[in-house]
Amino acid sequence: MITTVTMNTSIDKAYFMDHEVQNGTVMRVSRCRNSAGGKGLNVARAVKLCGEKVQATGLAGGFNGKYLESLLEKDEVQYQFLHIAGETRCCINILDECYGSTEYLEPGCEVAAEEEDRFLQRFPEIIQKSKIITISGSVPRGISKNIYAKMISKAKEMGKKVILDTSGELLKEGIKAKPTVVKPNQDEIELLYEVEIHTIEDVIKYARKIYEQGIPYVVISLGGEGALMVCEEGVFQGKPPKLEVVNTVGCGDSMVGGLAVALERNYTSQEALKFAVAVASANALSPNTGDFKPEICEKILSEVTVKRL
Ligand SMILES: Nc1ncnc2c1ncn2[C@@H]1O[C@H](COP(=O)(O)OP(=O)(O)O)[C@@H](O)[C@H]1O
Ligand SMILES: O=P(O)(O)OC[C@H]1O[C@](O)(COP(=O)(O)O)[C@@H](O)[C@@H]1O
Repeated sequence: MITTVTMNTSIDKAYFMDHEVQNGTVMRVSRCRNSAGGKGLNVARAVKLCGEKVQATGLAGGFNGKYLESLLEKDEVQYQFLHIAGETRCCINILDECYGSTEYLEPGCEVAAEEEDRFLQRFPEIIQKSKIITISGSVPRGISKNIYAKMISKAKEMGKKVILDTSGELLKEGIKAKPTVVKPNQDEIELLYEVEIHTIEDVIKYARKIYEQGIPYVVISLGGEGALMVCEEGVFQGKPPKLEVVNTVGCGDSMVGGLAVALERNYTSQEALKFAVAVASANALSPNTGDFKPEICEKILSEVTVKRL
């Protein structure tokens, strides 16, 4: 089984606009779709669509927390959240023809130190039956910046494999605990090393730096260019075919889902990269996050190329 951790859960609202967005005016939304969000819940849906057993954990609170759980029930994703006093946030993704996708992400509610401690105490029991743990996204206010490092250490001590997908201080601290996989995108490595990245050689250079800190698989996602993997066998790039994308929100999360499934199935590193690129790119063809048509994913999988760099 795969457990996905989402500390900053969210009701994700996708606003589909028929007209071009004009700032400073009243805009009527043509269609709205709510989904259980926060990166780890997109990961959970992608894993489920791949056909593997998954459970979601993290923090949920208030009316939005209850709504979130009801959305997960519709998605048939099992969950075990710690219920907190604060309210689960909302995140808005505005989709229009002119700008594509514009996201407004709320920071999340304040969480008490005692609630963080309670989650960490329950964590070993929650992940007990899982082989793979994914940890994704931001944390709400009040949560310690080394919480992911603590979870990674505990999960590794219990013999689990861990995939970390986060940014900034949480990523920096998390890397110190040596998760099995990290999946930053280009912006996230720029932030981590305070540099600007212009070439694939730059990407390789910084991915290697992370690898040298004891991370067995470093996967850098590169949008339409696919993803780069640095691992013991070398450096590889997985490239998807050219696609008419519909909504790229949740592509990184779907990639984490694909990587988790690949670890669960003991794929080789090149097979894992190919599979993860296919799942992520299939998500770009769906209007929904952490969603794809399995037959489309199969077709993309046959067209993904993996080459050694
Ligand atoms: N325009 C696109 N065309 C095809 N695949 C895409 C596109 N954008 C994203 N993807 C797929 O999703 C993966 C993750 O996307 P990326 O945007 O890098 O992640 P993140 O959401 O973390 O920023 C890519 O490696 C690729 O497989
Ligand atoms: O947990 P974070 O980092 O604040 O991000 C939350 C939001 O990011 C999203 O996963 C989208 O992120 P991506 O576009 O990077 O895949 C939303 O679904 C979600 O609610």
